[in-house]
Amino acid sequence: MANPGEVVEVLLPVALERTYSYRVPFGNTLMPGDVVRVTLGPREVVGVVWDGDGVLPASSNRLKYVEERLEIPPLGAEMRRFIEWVANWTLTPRGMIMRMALRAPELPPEKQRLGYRLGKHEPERLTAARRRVLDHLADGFVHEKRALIEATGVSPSVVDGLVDAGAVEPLALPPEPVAGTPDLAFGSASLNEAQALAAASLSQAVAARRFSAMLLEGVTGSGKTEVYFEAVAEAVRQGGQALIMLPEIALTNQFLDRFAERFGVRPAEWHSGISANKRAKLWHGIAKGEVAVVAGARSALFLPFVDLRVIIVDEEHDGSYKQEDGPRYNARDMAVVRARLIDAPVVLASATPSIESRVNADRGRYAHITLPQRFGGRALPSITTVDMREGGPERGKFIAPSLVSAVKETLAAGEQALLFLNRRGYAPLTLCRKCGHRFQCPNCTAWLVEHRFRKSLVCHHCGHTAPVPRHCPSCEGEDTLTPCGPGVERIAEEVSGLFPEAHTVILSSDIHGSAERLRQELDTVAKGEANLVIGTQLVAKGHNFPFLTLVGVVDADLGLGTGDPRAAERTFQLLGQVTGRAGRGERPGRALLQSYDPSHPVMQALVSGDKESFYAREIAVRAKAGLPPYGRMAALTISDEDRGKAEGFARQLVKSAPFDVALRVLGPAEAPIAVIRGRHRMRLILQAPRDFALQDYIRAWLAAGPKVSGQLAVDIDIDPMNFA
Ligand SMILES: Nc1ncnc2c1ncn2[C@@H]1O[C@H](COP(=O)(O)OP(=O)(O)OP(=O)(O)O)[C@@H](O)[C@H]1O
Ligand SMILES: [Zn+2]
Repeated sequence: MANPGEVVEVLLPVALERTYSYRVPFGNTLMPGDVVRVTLGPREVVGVVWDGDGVLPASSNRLKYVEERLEIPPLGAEMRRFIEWVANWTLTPRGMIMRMALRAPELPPEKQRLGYRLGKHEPERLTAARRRVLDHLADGFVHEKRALIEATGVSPSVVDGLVDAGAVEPLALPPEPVAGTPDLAFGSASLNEAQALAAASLSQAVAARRFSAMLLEGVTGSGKTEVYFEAVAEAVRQGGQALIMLPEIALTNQFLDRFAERFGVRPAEWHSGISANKRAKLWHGIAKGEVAVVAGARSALFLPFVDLRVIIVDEEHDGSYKQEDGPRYNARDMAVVRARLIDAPVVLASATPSIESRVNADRGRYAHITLPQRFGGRALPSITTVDMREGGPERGKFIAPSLVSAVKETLAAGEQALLFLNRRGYAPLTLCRKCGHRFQCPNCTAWLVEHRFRKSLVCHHCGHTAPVPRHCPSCEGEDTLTPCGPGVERIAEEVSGLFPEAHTVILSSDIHGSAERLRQELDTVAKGEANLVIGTQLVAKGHNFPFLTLVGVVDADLGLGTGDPRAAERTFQLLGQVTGRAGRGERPGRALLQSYDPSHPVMQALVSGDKESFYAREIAVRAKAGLPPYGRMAALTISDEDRGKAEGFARQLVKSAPFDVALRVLGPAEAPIAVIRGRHRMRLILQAPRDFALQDYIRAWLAAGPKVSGQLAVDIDIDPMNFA
């Protein structure tokens, strides 16, 4: 504890490693973790008193005082250690990580809620409106003002008049709780034997109150959610908190409803779609231990839980857990770190785990809990390939005849079909038939994607938008522009010609405008109101569409051959997930994969259902090549508006790399997308053995390397997932 006049170290949300010294103001004491307002040069900033020895620096007589301590729950020691850990791992200045943990604005003033109940006096004058209010209050309960007015349809002045007459009594209500309290006995699930066993392991781990990591691997539709709900229940039973992380949480009404079926209330939600006010209230509620269960996106990992007893990472293999801008962290890996720091279990759930997690399970570092069967005796979908070299559609079409008949049969049987293509827009490339002109983004090395709904050409990297011209800008040809290749909008067009009677919906992140609209569309699919669904990867994730019996993958080869070391793994996961949407209800499901390479190991693994040999192969490839998790990787991207500067810096950097036999530096090479937003990008890839202290190496290297100046930037990505 630091007393008035003494010095504290304060970590500020700036991109510098150091802390700043301030004096404790009179009448105050400060502790590490306290949130304070200080001045930094001309600015006022909010920072956190950090752990430090508080030794007076030489220039201490000129130190400024802390302006004030904010009425915000302090960041606990565990949270501060977690921040240090993430900063250290991702090579990000600590203050920038701390900023993520303080993303709650100050608490808005609580609006006073007014309630009313029946008063002691009969009013002298009794109008119909007054009568309605009194009747409504006759139950003897307290009613909130807004609810009372809504239910009776009277104007507020009617109620005020009754108050003046003493017929209605006003009283102040306590503030509304920010999240409901889960009721553990509300809807306990009857688990099958495998589920019950798995749930018991998870609950025991929670009860043990020690760190452990568990891989919950269950086939699609096996009921992993029901199982991990029991771990959540155990945490809440003990009076603790639970965090459930989900990709695309903003889209999953269904998940929230299932939670409510089990626990009587929806969990608190944490993602970018939640209003600032609500977020502030939640942040405080979580810091005070009043919020028991949070379901959130990756940023929920930085919430100030005070008694977190379990972390669940659903769809743990999902690429969206990796944050690709700002601090590049993998929320799944950092969830394991946070669990270790707080000595609590973490559950990684997936039907198609990441190779990393599978290897950890094989090595015995993670417990491996499996659900080998679908719930309720349902079968996994039968999967076949459509060989596009022989059985493909006519030119300019994308759905093969055999898939067309399968859709026809499905619709005729009153069931639902899904056509999956992981590409937004109408066409990924537009060119001029006459002169060959291609539409490229002026800021990026990327083609412009045509979006017919929005009537524009869009760059998917920088957002640049241009109208679709009538004439070719190069040869002035009229009506010579041709779309090349399909996006979901083009598939929708083809489908409307083939199945004009079908009730079709397109599910793509750019079409519906808001997450709320998209949620509604997903609900219509779940209810079976739409019978033909065309969607990008956002339909693949975790949804339960009980009427869906056919999944057609328009381009199963799409993710392969990208040069990404995880291409096979990712394609297997994505296709495993999307085909796993079929046959989850009463009727059995099937899936057709359109491919130009049906003998590819990924297609073979999906068709045969032999997941184990796929993993064995993929793990062997990684081990042989020293790729993660058998080796470590980092990617450095050097970018500048001036290509020469970026390249020169990258070359100098490579020259200055301290020699180490264990480390390989590949590059510099131009990044696959050589220019983004007008910045030229050079890439270095570092490969090292598993036990190599990669971060320490990079830190020392960059500190001694060429000086970064001007608008040149060096972006560090530890464990890169995205090589574009
Ligand atoms: N014990 C149970 N009692 C009743 N219904 C269950 C039970 N377990 C699972 N279900 C139902 O089975 C379906 C599939 O469950 P769930 O969505 O949890 O599967 P999953 O393993 O998460 O699948 P995926 O990996 O495909 O998302 C859901 O409709 C769920 O309500
Ligand atoms: Zn662009």
